[in-house]
Amino acid sequence: MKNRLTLITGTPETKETLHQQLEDILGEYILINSYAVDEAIPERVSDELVIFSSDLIEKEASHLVSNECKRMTAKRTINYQMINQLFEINSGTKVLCVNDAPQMAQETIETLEKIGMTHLAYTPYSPGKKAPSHIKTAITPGEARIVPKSIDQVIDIGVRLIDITTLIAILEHFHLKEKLGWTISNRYTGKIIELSQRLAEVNRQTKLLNQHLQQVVDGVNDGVMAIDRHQRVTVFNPFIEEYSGLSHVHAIGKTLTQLFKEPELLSYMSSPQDEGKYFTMNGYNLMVYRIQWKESDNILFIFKNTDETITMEKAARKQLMKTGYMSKYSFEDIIGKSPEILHTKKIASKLAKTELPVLIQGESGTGKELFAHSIHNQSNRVLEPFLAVNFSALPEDLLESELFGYEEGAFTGAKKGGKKGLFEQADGGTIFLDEIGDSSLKLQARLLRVIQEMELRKIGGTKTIPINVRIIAATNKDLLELIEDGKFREDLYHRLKVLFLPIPPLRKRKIDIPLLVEQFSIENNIPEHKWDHDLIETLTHFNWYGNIRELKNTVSYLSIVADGERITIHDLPGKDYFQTAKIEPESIVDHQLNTKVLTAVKELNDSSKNASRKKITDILSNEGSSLTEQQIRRILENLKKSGYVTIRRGRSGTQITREGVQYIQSSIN
Ligand SMILES: Nc1ncnc2c1ncn2[C@@H]1O[C@H](COP(=O)(O)OP(=O)(O)OP(=O)(O)O)[C@@H](O)[C@H]1O
Repeated sequence: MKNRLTLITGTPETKETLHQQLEDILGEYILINSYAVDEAIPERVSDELVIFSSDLIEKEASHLVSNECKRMTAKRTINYQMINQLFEINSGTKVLCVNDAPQMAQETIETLEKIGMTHLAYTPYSPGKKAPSHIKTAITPGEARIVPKSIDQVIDIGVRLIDITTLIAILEHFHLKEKLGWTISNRYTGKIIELSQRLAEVNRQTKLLNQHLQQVVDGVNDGVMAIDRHQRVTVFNPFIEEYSGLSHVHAIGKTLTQLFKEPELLSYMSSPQDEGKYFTMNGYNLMVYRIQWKESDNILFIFKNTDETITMEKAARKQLMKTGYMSKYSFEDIIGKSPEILHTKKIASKLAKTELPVLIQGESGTGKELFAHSIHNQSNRVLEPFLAVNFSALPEDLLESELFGYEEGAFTGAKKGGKKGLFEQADGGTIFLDEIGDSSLKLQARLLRVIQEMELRKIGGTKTIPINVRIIAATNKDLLELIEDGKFREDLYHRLKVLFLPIPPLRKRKIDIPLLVEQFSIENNIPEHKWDHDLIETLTHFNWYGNIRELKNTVSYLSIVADGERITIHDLPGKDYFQTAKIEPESIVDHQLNTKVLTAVKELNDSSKNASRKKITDILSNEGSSLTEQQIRRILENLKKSGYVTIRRGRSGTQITREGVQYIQSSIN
């Protein structure tokens, strides 16, 4: 007669699995009956040996088992074949370990840890307990139905199996150990060896990865430190060793308060921060950043040496300098203490911080290019290229290919392989369009398209290339006048003049002249004592229609020609050397128009009426002349420049001056 054994489990699932396990191993020699407490159990179980699947089940079903039976509570272990899935979970992940009773959940965790599954952070869970909402992965040995709803990923490692010691105890009970023990334990250890090999491989991989990460962290040019959820240091690279004066051997495993004494630094490191903060540590100027990830309790600190950052920026600028595409001046190079120049510099440095186009307007030699460089220098694009193109210096076709580039074979003489245009080369940086008033209408149309679309097509090309360039344009011409004359596109004007920077002429800020002379003397190696006081006075009162460039050239001239002890007014070049006020010779037509407009202004002034452009237009049209209001505006502007009228806003409007009255009288005579 065959030996008999009864297995009693809690759920039918456990019954199925354990029955199958026993059947596979012992079925040939032992008849196995199985019951689940959750299903029906006979009133009296009287097989020779009764195996309970756990202590709990033993307590629950013990009264149903006859006293003559031998009882055994199975020791259970993880089903090794199902364990592979756990290796897929990232190391350090928090997981819920779900089982139907607190003790069972705890037991499962202990078993998992015992077999080496220590890469996960387990929290026990059984029904009736509140599941922590931040844990999104659950592991359960066959109890998936009781996993809480807050879990996103359930890993069922299957019903725990009866372990080898219990199997051997069963064999012993039926005196089968001699016969079967060897085969069974072999089969069993085979599985364990397979698992340990797998674990060893995973450990080896983890070790390699850690080594690699350590090399990466050590190679980073900043101080890197990390702490774990217990606030203990886990990473401490060589740079932070240098800044803090602590060795990593000493630092690893310590808390922040054990390592750092500075209260402000400790308080910064202990609370969530959006921005970095500046600290000095052992003479190092450091910017400290705190980085914390939502899903992890680890916190990373980066310590950046600000002195090195500045050195790196300098190196980057050096590289740019080599390419020649770099801004050479900054606001400090713009000399002057007059309220006019200080105000202009203040406005310009505000404009620098935006990404918008700027139009700089000023007479020739006032320093427009200097301002363009300085704006780029103070912008966020400072480490990117700055390219300047002068529209008065090159012929139209050449300008077009310089600006937009061309494809190979676009025209005869085109370089092999084509050419990148300045817009493309300035990508990420700034392009300075100098003397934009001198650009042709054809070029303006093309420029407008590029500025509007922020993409360009090379000459002879079909592809559009996106560009990211800030535009600064400069002009010494009155673009509005050019628009009226049909020489400049109004739409382009509005695109360029999003921000506007007028530069005052030197004659409007004469107190800057001695300072500029001093600077240019240094540049020309003229010792200060050589300057005659009267000469400085003369230079300061001169009108300098050629502005700073003219003053600079004059100082250079003096440095060469003056060979006496002192430089005096006698060393100055003749009158023809200097630029004069720009009063264009008046044509007969202009003279007639000027006289007409001045007469109308006088008539309105004499009758105490407001001499507005509209009233002047009306008077002239009554006299049969067909001038538009725009044309009258221009004539009035010229008359103002020549000192024949003054123009004020509001009620006083345009007033004829004494010189204006003389002008009318001279034309009558
Ligand atoms: N405030 C200043 N301080 C020192 N140097 C200046 C200043 N303004 C202009 N300069 C010098 O004067 C010269 C002319 O300046 P810049 O070329 O910038 O003038 P610009 O207005 O662009 O002239 P243009 O309209 O003729 O192109 C340059 O050598 C510049 O370095």
